[in-house]
Amino acid sequence: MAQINPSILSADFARLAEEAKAVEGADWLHVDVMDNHFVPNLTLGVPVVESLSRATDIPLDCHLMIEEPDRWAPQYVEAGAGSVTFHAEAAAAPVRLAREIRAKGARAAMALKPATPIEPYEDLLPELDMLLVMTVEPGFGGQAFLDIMLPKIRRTRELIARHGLELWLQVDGGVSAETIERCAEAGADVFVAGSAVYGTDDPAAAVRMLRHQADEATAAASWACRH
Ligand SMILES: O=C(CO)[C@H](O)[C@H](O)COP(=O)(O)O
Ligand SMILES: [Co+2]
Repeated sequence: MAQINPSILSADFARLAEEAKAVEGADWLHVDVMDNHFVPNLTLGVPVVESLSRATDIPLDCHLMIEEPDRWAPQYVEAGAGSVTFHAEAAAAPVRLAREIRAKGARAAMALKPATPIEPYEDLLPELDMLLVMTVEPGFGGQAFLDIMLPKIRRTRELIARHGLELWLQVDGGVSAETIERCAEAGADVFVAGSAVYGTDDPAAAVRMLRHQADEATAAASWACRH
């Protein structure tokens, strides 16, 4: 079944515990950590993740858009994150970092900005639990989905299948009722949605609707039949 991870970037930061409750039934809560260096925006850090992990039963999927993830990512695991994603463009030693995240008890994931190809990282895939293909330029919520990323999603799914891996393939940025089916058909199975969930009157219903759409599209997709 498709996993839907609402992004709290589009939530009210003064009411994060309530905003987490508003998406009960979501698979993970996506937490965008930005440092105003790797991306031109600033959000939250370790103490907020620590408090949020105590305030909700939904596991936290921390997307680190920061420099020096080798230094910071382990602290997010200690703060209670169930999954920690570092960017390929920022990590100094991605294999060592992925192993450290896993050794500390979280799922290890790596993200690719739109201009970063997947091919140079093929050998790294067995070290990861999830690969994130960004479908907008990281930094801000509410941007338009980049259709041009669909071939990269397809190629990544092919590589995962070729290596016989159980790796999850996440998409993040502009995922909505209009775009989620295209992502699922291309091979994504974990979907981050910020504005398409928190920008509605009923965020929990939006999660259910997006999951239904993704499941239908996956069932019709050739990559899932071969899986
Ligand atoms: O990582 C991100 C931005 O860098 C966010 O997770 C993403 O943009 C979610 O917001 P939306 O669904 O509104 O695009
Ligand atoms: Co994100």
